[in-house]
Amino acid sequence: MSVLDEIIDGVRADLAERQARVTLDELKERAAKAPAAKDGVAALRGDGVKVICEVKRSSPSKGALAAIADPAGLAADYEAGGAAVISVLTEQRRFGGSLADLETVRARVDIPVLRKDFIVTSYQLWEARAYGADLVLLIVAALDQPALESLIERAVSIGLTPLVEVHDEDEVERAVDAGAKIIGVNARDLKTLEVDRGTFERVAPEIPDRIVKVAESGVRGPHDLIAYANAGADAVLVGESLVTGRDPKAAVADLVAAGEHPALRHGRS
Ligand SMILES: O=P(O)(O)OC[C@@H](O)[C@@H](O)c1c[nH]c2ccccc12
Repeated sequence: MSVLDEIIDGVRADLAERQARVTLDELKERAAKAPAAKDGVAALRGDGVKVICEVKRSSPSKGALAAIADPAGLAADYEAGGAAVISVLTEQRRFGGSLADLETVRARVDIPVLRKDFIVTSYQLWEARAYGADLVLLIVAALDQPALESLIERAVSIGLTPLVEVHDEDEVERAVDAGAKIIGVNARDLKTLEVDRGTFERVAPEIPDRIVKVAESGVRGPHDLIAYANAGADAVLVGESLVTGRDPKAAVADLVAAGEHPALRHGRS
């Protein structure tokens, strides 16, 4: 069994427990009262390389990264540093996240918020919207094609923008066929947890120009952002280096400044 399969088993068990407590109708009522969803595609387009900053306490590969007693305060620092989007891990067992983290972050920042989890049913999309998310991660490797297509369609109908995650060329084709408008290339293989920073450069040429391209994982600082940008990234998604650093706001500002440098070959504006 791969790491991804193990994570999803845990996600399904936790999900069953929440579904027994909160009905879909209750979630839908809560979603109806949530502030209108912000446009995730617009937030990631435009001049310069956009920076998506992640609230992440731990990971299956590294274990505990940071306690993050105040996730909303961290998100506010990210926003003040110039982040375009905040990513909030809500998976509990391996990443130490929760829907409460999503809710508190949403209440603090004005920029779009991404629910980062292992989404396998539309119930989780309703949860995302009910707790204030604007974008949701959908991982191609975790879904068969009919499930991927229906979750993208459902997410859009709820007002959510899907960020569709791939790791190789075949998954790009599946994401494009399913109607993705934003594709994230994860440098980390979720089946083995290994990071290969060359993944984006290899896979990105298969992504059509009209689709927003996000390079995920392994960004240690401006140098890695510049490499991803030169390979065609419109945005980067950064977690570990921000939560383990001393000054997240300054670290984000450095990334944003690097991404705005005029010498950067940046595909789209
Ligand atoms: O901490 P890093 O190496 O900066 O990576 C962030 C993000 O890309 C990573 O957390 C991630 C990418 N895809 C995921 C899917 C599920 C959980 C986590 C992830």
